[in-house]
Amino acid sequence: MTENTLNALRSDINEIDSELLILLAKRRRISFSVLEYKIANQKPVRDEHREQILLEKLISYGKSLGLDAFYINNVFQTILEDSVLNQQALLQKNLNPDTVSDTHRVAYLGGPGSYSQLACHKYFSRRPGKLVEMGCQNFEQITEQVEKGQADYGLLPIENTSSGSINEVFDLLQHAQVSIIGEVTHTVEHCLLANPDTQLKEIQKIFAHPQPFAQCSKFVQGLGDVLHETCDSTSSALQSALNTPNSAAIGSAQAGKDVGLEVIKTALANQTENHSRFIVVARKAMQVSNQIPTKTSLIMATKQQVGSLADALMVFKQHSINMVKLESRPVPGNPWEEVFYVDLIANIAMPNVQNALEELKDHTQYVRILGCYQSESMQAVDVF
Ligand SMILES: O=C(O)C(=O)C[C@]1(C(=O)O)C=C[C@@H](O)C=C1
Repeated sequence: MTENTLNALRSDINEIDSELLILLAKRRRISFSVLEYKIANQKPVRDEHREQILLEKLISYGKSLGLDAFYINNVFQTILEDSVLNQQALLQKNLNPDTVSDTHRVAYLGGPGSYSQLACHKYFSRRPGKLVEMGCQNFEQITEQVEKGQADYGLLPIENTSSGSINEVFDLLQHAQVSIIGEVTHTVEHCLLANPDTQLKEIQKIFAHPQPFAQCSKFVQGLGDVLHETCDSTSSALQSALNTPNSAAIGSAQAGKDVGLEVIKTALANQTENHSRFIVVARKAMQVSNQIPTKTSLIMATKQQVGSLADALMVFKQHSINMVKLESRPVPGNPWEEVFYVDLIANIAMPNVQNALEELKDHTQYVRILGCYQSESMQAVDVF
């Protein structure tokens, strides 16, 4: 085959890909129109039955075209997730016209190339508007910017599938005058990044934020006596690696490329599935539609009595509320006292949730609602 033929084939592929994009954009516009029907008829945004039928039909048609079922399923699950999350975000925007403006000033940890920036871009890609990014040096600065009204939103990492909960953020939420209004999950792919032409065996020092160090601990320990230096954020780790000979940083491949570092090793995390969940905070709470999956997060201090935690948790069960997270944290200045962070699949506007919260007062010293927000974790329908 000649190079001319190759170029002709590639140009055919380019054309097909552009047509696919035009069709995807058209599909999304139609999906927004379907939302209008759902708003008018008070129907849940997600219709899993419809998704099931759609996927089964597509898999069967795809087979007749020689395309395998897993491939079709993967492609269309991504399309459906995009459709559902975009409809939900638009519904939320319509419901909160005074809170959601067309400019989003967002405070997050680090700067260009940080995982927080990637999560921020993902969250706001479904919320059109002008994005004003405000890189911060620590988590306190993020909540402060929001409290003072200098930022509309703050983005805070709250947990990671490899390294667990981020205690610093839980502790900050005990006192910060902010409300959780959203969440976003980002897949983290840690790579070792170094100046061009650096070999792994030449690395004498690694720069990273404490979280990536924790998530890649097995890889880092395996390097023997290489020095480790913790940094305030992944962006500052990248800058340090850039300016230090025979060093490397842990970060995403894209972040490395943006600053001129090369990937010298991929897949560093202890677990192959490495996802981080971020919360989005704002000064004012948001109203959440009862047509979308919703989480409510709260802090509670139980009474210092036998069984009071068990009694408190029973309240959720009795009101058919699913609890998806429970974390305990010490109270600063009060040794051996604990507060509990709870995530519920619940909308605070629902009467059963209101009743449960009222009843919870009998078993607790105090309860504080941290926020009620759209849940973005979407379980794919199972077609196999
Ligand atoms: O058919 C609908 O009800 C839609 O909202 C469209 C759509 C889709 O994108 O195909 C999106 C969400 C639903 O869960 C099912 C299907």
